[in-house]
Amino acid sequence: MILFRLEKSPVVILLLFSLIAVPVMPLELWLVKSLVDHIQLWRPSESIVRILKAAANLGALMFINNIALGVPIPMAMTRLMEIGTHEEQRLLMHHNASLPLAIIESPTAKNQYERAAKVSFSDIYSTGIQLMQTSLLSITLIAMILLFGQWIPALVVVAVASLLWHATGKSAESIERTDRSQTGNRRLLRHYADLMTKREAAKELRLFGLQPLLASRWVQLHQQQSRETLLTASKSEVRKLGPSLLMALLSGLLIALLVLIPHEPELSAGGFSLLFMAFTMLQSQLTSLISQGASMRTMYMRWEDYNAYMKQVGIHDIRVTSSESPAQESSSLVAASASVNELDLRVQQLSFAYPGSEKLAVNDVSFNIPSGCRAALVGHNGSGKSTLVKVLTGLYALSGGDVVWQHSDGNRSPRAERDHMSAVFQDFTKLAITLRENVAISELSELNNDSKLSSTLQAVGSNFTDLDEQIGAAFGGMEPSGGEWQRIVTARALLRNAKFVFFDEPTAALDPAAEKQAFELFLQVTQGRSALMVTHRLGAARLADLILVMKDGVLVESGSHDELMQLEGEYYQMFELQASWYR
Ligand SMILES: Nc1ncnc2c1ncn2[C@@H]1O[C@H](COP(=O)(O)OP(=O)(O)OP(=O)(O)O)[C@@H](O)[C@H]1O
Repeated sequence: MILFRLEKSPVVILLLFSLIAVPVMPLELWLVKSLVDHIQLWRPSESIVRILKAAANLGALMFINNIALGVPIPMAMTRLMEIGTHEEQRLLMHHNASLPLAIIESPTAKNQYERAAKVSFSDIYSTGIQLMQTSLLSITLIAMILLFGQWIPALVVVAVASLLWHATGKSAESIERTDRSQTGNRRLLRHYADLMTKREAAKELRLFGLQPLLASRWVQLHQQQSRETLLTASKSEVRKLGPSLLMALLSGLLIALLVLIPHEPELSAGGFSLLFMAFTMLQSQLTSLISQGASMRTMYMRWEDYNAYMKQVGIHDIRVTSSESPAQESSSLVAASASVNELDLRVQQLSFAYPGSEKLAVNDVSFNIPSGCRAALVGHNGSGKSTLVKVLTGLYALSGGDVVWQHSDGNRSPRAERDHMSAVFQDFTKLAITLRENVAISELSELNNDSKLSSTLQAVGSNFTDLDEQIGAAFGGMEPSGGEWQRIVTARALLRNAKFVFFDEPTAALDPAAEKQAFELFLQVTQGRSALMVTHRLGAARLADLILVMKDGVLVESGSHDELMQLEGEYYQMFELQASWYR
């Protein structure tokens, strides 16, 4: 029990006070009966003390019900809602962080996340408690009614309530099924709304006058959703109509039934009041029971979706395929003259396909990057370069083959430990925090090491000096340009003293002079480390020790610039094409 594990008292208080509240209502009925009987039998010559006593008892019970029980229950529910919401979000975020990137990116997982986020632990618990309380109360009321021999009306009420329970439950399920089927479109609606309201899309939206088009799509989709919801809701209401009408009719009929059915012995006025109130309360309790049951069915469907999402295999549970275990390692793989800090990357027949796609984005790729080698990864758009980097950094689980990180001490692992690598991604994260934090997030132990932070920023050519400057115009800070951002994130990657550095097109937003400088810097700052740099600028790639050429997910060529030029293959053609721009 998740909530109980988090905080016991509100869970116990809600259960305890809800149970205590069960006998209060029947007791109240009994006291009303006794009060009415006393009033009926009272003669002006008698003292009214007995009537006053009965009234006082009733008043005391009402006080207990409203104050003593009325306060702790809502307080406990409020607390449960707070801790429940916090825990739901924490668990979802934690699980999301452990999922392979390829799963998070898939639309199915996005829909599942959306559904999972609808679950409410506190609602499930409090509705369960209410359901239990209402059931117990209804049973007690039925028992009281049976005590007066009124089994026929009791049977009628229960039978009609069962019909309504069934119809309402089915309606709740079909409404929730519609909601579930609309999840993807709801995300799309939000996407349209984001495009129309967020800064990122504002430039093109205004320039190309896209607002009316998006607005009309949003309206159409919204209307379609509303129509579907309305249709399901009306079908549900029609389904409930018969039992609901019967239930409503019963209210009137009950009085007639109570009067008409012969009573043995004769009913007192108090007895009649008790029976009448018991029936009215039973009806209202059964109505609550029905709606609580329907809510419970809705919650159960959300709970199923939540579990389906949480059961997805996290990245730490994925077995990375490995053709050889460390024990079987061939001694030839151990670098003979490797120093303790060295780390070789060996990629063997690596394949990767995005979930739901038959096509391999990376297809049977093999290469080695020995320790200290700075390699460039080149190829046309969509050839699989970024995907390969994401697989090598462990963000995507590979579909086939092997990635082996070979340490100089002979240890091999199918995944480099986080500390061993660093990366600058194409779509790096711009954080609205201080410059200092933006750089130091890769190595938090250096957060207050001003000289190291400043020298790293300087090393990548950044002109920013105020480490405590807030970044991000949206929060009142300064807004670095594209190239300035790239320097910040390059500094971020280099601050970590990693043995292997990945650069996925980090110079794309730099001007030509800055790009040359950045690449020279890249070679300089990665000295003694291994690196893989994705680039479209072949003038930069030629400076690398090794060039890997990708085409349609396949590694088609590899070697030094001179070797590849001599081959006169893919690289040669790309290089000649780029060189012709400058001739
Ligand atoms: N999240 C994704 N889901 C499905 N397919 C994807 C995804 N990301 C990329 N792809 C596909 O995988 C293939 C390789 O894409 P990738 O981004 O790795 O190419 P790239 O060589 O880095 O391209 P570019 O030079 O344009 O950055 C492309 O066909 C692309 O459409």
